[in-house]
Amino acid sequence: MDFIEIAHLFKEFPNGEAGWRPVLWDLSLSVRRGEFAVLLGPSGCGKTTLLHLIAGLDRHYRGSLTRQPGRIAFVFQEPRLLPWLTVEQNLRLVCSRERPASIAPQVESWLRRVGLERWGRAYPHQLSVGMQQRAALARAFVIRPDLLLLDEPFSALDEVTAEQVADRTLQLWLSERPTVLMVTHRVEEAVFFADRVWILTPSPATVHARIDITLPRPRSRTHPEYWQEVARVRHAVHDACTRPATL
Ligand SMILES: Nc1ncnc2c1ncn2[C@@H]1O[C@H](COP(=O)(O)OP(=O)(O)OP(=O)(O)O)[C@@H](O)[C@H]1O
Repeated sequence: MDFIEIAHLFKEFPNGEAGWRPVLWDLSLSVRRGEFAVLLGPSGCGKTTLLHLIAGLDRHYRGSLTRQPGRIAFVFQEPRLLPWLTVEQNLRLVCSRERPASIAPQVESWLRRVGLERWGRAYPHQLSVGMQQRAALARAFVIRPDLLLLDEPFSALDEVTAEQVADRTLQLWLSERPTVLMVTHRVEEAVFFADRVWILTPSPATVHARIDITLPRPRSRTHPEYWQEVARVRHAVHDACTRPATL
């Protein structure tokens, strides 16, 4: 059985006098344990909504959605650190299930792994956004998640910083191997990370295509084969966006 299995999922939001607004429409996909899966779709198509359903933050849907039990961590577009706590305290806060004696070394180790070992006592506002996002990654990994949900985690960063944080994220994933489902609308990012890319249509979203990426990792962003894959995925995205509407 796959880690996440979704079949014929429908999600609608109330839409005032117009009744209901469909956001996800007959959507089916699966994510295997330990894989890095990417959801790629245009802005507003329903990607975040789908992550919320998978995380159990919203239980109003029709269809079938099953997920293996385990710890879930979420990284959002913005770091969302608690501003009144230090970086270290932000990490400690999510470690409530750990044995007290192991929390300090774990927090220290994860801050080191994201290159923030000297910033544990700083407050979020004293860090750049890129550093804050690395702290958010450490906060996600410190609980040893079985499932990591990433919602456009690099999109608030400039291009160079985004690539640096992406490289760091890849290293952490390769060493820990949680199942990952990442949302993005950047094709290059999808090809850099994914074992499998699920391409969604514009709203209401359904799966347009599934593309397996088999390039070895780490993937060089300057390699011709990388750009061939980018072109292949981009072509499918273009197809998804120009096909007749689902409804
Ligand atoms: N709680 C809600 N109530 C009503 N409508 C909602 C709610 N949450 C999301 N929507 C609508 O559902 C649609 C999909 O939103 P969602 O945030 O899932 O898209 P997205 O693909 O993640 O977008 P983006 O890439 O811009 O972040 C949008 O039109 C949004 O306005």
